[in-house]
Order: sequence, then C-alpha cells, then structure tokens
Amino acid sequence: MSTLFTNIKELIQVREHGKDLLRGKQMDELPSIKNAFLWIEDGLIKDYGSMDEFHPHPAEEVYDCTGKIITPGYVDSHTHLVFAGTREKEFEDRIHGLTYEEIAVRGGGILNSAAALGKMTEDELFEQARLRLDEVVAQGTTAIEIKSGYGLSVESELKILRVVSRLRESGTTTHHIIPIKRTFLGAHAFPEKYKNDREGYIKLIIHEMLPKIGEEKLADYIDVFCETNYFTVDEMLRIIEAGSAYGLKAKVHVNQFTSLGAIDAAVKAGAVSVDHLEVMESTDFMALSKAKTIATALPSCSFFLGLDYAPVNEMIDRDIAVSLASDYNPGSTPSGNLNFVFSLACIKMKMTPQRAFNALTVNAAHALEMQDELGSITKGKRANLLIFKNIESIAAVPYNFGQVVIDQVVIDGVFI
Ligand SMILES: N=CN[C@@H](CCC(=O)O)C(=O)O
Ligand SMILES: [Zn+2]
Repeated sequence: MSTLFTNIKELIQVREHGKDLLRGKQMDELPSIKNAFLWIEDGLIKDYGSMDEFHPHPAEEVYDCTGKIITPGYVDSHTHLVFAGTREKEFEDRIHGLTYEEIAVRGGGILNSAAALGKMTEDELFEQARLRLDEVVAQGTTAIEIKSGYGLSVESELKILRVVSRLRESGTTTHHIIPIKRTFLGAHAFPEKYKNDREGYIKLIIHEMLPKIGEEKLADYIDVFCETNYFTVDEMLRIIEAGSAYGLKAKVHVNQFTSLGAIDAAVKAGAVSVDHLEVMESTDFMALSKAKTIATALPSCSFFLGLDYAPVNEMIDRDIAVSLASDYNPGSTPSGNLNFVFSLACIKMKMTPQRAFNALTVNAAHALEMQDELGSITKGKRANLLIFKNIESIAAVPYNFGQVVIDQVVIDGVFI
C-alpha cells in the first residue's frame, strides 16, 4: 500500500537522520520544506522533497495537500491513561482552598483513584481506557506511554498493566495500533494498609509485583513518585534497581513539589527520563546538564494545580534535553490533549513554537526510546503524521489554543 501527498504547503520537522537528541541551540531549529511532496509505502516514510524536484512515485492513493501543513505526530511520553473514574469532588475542594497535598494527606488523591480502580473489572477498565485512547489519538497523539499506579496491590497493578498490554495489541476502537510503552508505577503512593509499614509495601513491590510483571512481560519501564510524603530518594533507588533486574529502565516522577536530590540520583542510576521538574534547584540543573537523561515537563499539570511551571528555557540554555508530555490522569491533569500542552508551553513557559514542537516530537520520541521509528519526517520512520487545517505556520497551533486545528491524523500511513 503506498500513498503520495503532493503540494504540501509546508512539510515540517524534516530531518535526514532524525535520531539525535536535541539540546541547546538545536532546539531552535525546526527544519522544513515548503511546497513539498511525501511518499509513504507500507506504513513507512519512503521519500520526500520539494515539488520542484518531484518525480512521479507509484502510489495507490494521491492526496493534493494544497494549503496544508504536515508534521510528524506528537509523542506523549508520560500518561496515567488507565484509571477508574474522575475526581471532580477534589477539584471543587481545591476551588474552596484545599491544596493537592492536603487532599492527599486526608486519604484522597491517588488513594481515592486506587479505591475506585479496585472495584472495576479488567474489561470495564479496558473499555474506558480505550475510549480515552481514541480521543487522544484524534487529538494528535501517535505514540504513548501509559503507567500503572492506581492499583497499589498485586492484583490491581497487574490488572492495569494487562489493560495497557491489551491496548497495545488491539489499538483504538477503529483498530489503529499506536506504539504504546508500559510503565510499572506500583511506587505511586503507600496504600492505607501500609501507612505505618513502608518497608512492607516496598517489599511487596520488589518481591511480589515485580516478579509477576517480569514473568508475564507486562512492562517496559519502572517509575517511582519520589516526593515528600511519598517515596524517598533511597527508596526510589532501591525500587529502580530491583526493576533493572527485570530489564525495566527508569522513568521517574521527581521535583513536583520538592527538590530532594532525586534528579542527581536518577541520572546516576541511568534513568531514561525525569519527569515533572516544577521545583528545580541549581544542583538539579547541574545534574541534568549534558546528561542522557531527558527532562520531561508537564505543563498541563502546573496549569490544573496552579503550580509553578518547569523552567524549560533555562534547562535548554544549560544543555539539558527537554521533552514535553501530558501527564493525563484523573487527579492533576484530566486532559491528554497535546495541542493544549503545546499552547501552555508557549504561553506559560515562554518556549518558542520551534522549541516546544521539538520537545513534543523528536525529544519525546527519545523519552520513549523510539527515536529510530518516530518523531521526525525521516526516510524509514513510521508514517505517523498530522495534517493541519489551513494554517499559516506551526505557531498557529499553540496560538489557536483550545481549538481544533488538526484536520487528519495518519497512523502507519492510514487515515484514522
Ligand atoms: N504526581 C504523581 N502522580 C500524578 C498524579 C496522581 C494523581 O493525583 O492521581 C502526576 O504525575 O501528576
Ligand atoms: Zn504523572
């Protein structure tokens, strides 16, 4: 099956190699071809170039893209998309003055979501999560990471990871399969039962959950919420070390409310990414500068909870590799819309559209170790693409916040 797109107004994020992590000044470059063509065969990008050099390619389908911009699809490297029910009550409590942390200390928050999830069957969870997947794919997400973490028991953590694995195999309700990476986040919070027995819960994670996850091959990464009132830096290190015995690399929640030294520890432990980063001290910047570990900012979470935004421009200026993700979850970010993340990155974090788009594509693909397959218009990469409505430039995407500017989403060369 081959498809040809002709007369593309601008083909954006075109990179001959497309596999390098971007940092510093590289984040300011967003290579593109105006008046371009793009040729797809068997779901892969085969050729592209200027219409001036166009020579006919055999194609079953030809689309005239006059007036349209085409880009690679967004990659969402941090979500908690499998959850049971929403948390509007806490949302109202926060409007009345309670903080996210105060709600959590009262037994709300993550524990509230875990209680709801415990009551739901695997099939129910799967159906709900699948509808969310449909929605975010229609909004331009063409690869995604999904965490467990609302189970907090052996049975429920496995249930979530089985749901994620099923989503990975069966895709959207219309059977479009997008790449999904699965992350085990048993260390998301201490369940009520283990409130006074932290060691008992950590042992449960290491000696009960991990071996079963390893046996069933249910995860690709391991995560820990390292934060005051959650897991300490030492506990995080123990858990990610235990995960590495099952081949799970680390992607961790750090510096959301406090800087505890978790970034330095995670970088030294070889974490693929450190995520959140709303609170950054100079030692945190130093630990990440030039490191392979990617700094993933989650601006929708800052927006929803009224937190500071991660200082991404300062990070970029210090040669830190920055990516952006949604953090889709029922507590701190009830939206998986990366167009909105794009807008917030520009409006609130003062990223240029070029920097933000690089963070949502090339560097986000690195945050899922999928840079060989996704993130840019590069020969041999998967044809996961966004076709935008008649807009003038990439800046029109974040500018039109809250509006639908994507015309079509293409997965493996097929329109969804
Ligand atoms: N901070 C930890 N975990 C989630 C939120 C969890 C929740 O409130 O349900 C996050 O990334 O924001
Ligand atoms: Zn998260």
